Amino acid sequence: MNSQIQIDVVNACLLAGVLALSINLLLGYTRHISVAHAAFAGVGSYAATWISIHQGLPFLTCVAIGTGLALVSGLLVGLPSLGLADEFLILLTLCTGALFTGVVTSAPDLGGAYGLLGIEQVTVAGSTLLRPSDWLPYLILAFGCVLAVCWYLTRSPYGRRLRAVGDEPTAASALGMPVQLLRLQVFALAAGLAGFAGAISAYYNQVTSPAMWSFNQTLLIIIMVIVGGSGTLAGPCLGAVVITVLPRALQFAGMPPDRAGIYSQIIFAVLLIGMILVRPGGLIGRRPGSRIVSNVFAAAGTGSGLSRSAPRARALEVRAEGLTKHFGGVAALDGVTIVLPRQQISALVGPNGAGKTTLFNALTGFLPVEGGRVFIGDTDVTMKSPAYRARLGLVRSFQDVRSFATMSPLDSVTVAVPARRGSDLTSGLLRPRATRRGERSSREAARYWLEYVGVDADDLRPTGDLSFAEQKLVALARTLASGAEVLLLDEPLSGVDGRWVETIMDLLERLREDGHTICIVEHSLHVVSRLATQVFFMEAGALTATGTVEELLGRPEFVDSYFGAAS
Ligand SMILES: Nc1ncnc2c1ncn2[C@@H]1O[C@H](COP(=O)(O)OP(=O)(O)OP(=O)(O)O)[C@@H](O)[C@H]1O
Repeated sequence: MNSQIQIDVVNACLLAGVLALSINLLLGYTRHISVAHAAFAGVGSYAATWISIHQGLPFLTCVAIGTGLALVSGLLVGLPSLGLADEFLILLTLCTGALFTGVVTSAPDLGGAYGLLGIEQVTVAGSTLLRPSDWLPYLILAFGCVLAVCWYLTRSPYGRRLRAVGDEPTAASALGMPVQLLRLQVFALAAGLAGFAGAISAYYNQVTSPAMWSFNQTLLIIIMVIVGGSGTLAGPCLGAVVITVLPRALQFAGMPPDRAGIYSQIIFAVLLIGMILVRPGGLIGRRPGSRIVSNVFAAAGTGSGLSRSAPRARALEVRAEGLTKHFGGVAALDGVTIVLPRQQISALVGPNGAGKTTLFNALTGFLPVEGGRVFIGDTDVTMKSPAYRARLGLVRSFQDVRSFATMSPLDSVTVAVPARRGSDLTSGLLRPRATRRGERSSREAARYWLEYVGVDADDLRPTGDLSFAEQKLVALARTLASGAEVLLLDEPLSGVDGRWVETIMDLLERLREDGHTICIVEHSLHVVSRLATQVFFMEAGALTATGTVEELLGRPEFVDSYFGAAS
């Protein structure tokens, strides 16, 4: 076989690798999907080609403009997609891809279905890049640059936040992370990197056409990531090689190109279904029980967290006035007014459907209310997001724990430490020393809180592999690491096996002694009477009684009505 043909295959793998790495930022990290990825590459490709032909600008300028336009397109599509459910995001990006194909096929200036030819040849140091072997070092360089960007993004404190958003967006938001902003940044960045690959590909192939950037191409890029293993760097690269080489290998084996194309499609489909069923993590994906490598800035951040002194929480007041919320005809909150007793443990109890979780959701901003106001200290936060309220010190936990399942306990807690230098998109690159310092103190804080709750900070298993009780403790540690002063804990003991119950109750008492304000939703009379100094009874969306445990336990009708069998 001609060596130029072999090198051409290598070059195609490198370009496909860039596309796979870029969409992997979405699929593997923030875990949202775009089926317009090839269209973003097409924007870069068409833009670079058109500018080169009509303006005669040099190669690097055209590539930069193509990349920039793809990035802006990503922003434009990403903005309206914020907060959309996955199925609508798929529909939106599907329409974006169809729109792109429609526009480039119908615009007379863009060459119709045949595409655009005539882009200038690239000349480097006086010699023109004509053969695949001429291109090889530059494509390796381009691939290396994108790999370095993705490596930095995914191994930095910023990348850890992306992983948290991908694992559990609601929990990330409850801890104060700007989930939608992070998603938008990554969506635009992935589109920009795709545009970069598209622009270079136009120069390399000397053509760009609608077929090169169709929905089928997006599907192939997604298959590369799923087959190789999303959420890793090696996985998408391996997937790119497999998917690029296979159809060419069939041709080299003597199969006519049209039949090789059809057989490849069948093989890809079988491969995709097989991987999803048998090895959903991909060829190089994380296996259950595997240990996690921490991020690149973490080396300087080891050591005991216990060198810190126990932080004393402020006596932050949280109060709500006249909260109302209806679901259809059901009044889930019916004019609830409540002041959480400061630096005490209070309990919210009541029968199923009384409105306890709804009240937690309303206080923390996960549910917009129809009436009433919520205050943290003197600040009216009624219209503020959960992340904003978390940054003021009000954080909730969830009944179903919502772990950052793919991250180690230490990373799960470190990511919750309020943003320090290096946790935004660029500062890890521009200010690596400050990032390392920020990382060191974040990790010390995380170690402190893990030791506080009694979880081994050096356990490198993914949090999702820990026992349920340990996951609850890690969730508590991350809540504390976020700087929470007021903790709303939704059934902190539910699902926890007996031997952990006392441990968690001791821990909650210790937190109260350290000045935290805690409100728990709890069904167990034993737990409430041991922990709570004040009990709020809820029924049908209203607070019907408030008092100390002793006062209310002295009234048998409450014991019967609210604790019933649970007691
Ligand atoms: N998203 C929703 N859509 C429709 N109805 C809802 C929704 N969330 C809560 N409700 C209804 O609002 C009422 C209060 O529910 P909520 O979950 O707050 O009660 P709860 O006291 O926390 O119950 P439990 O102890 O079972 O968790 C119930 O009637 C419930 O069915």
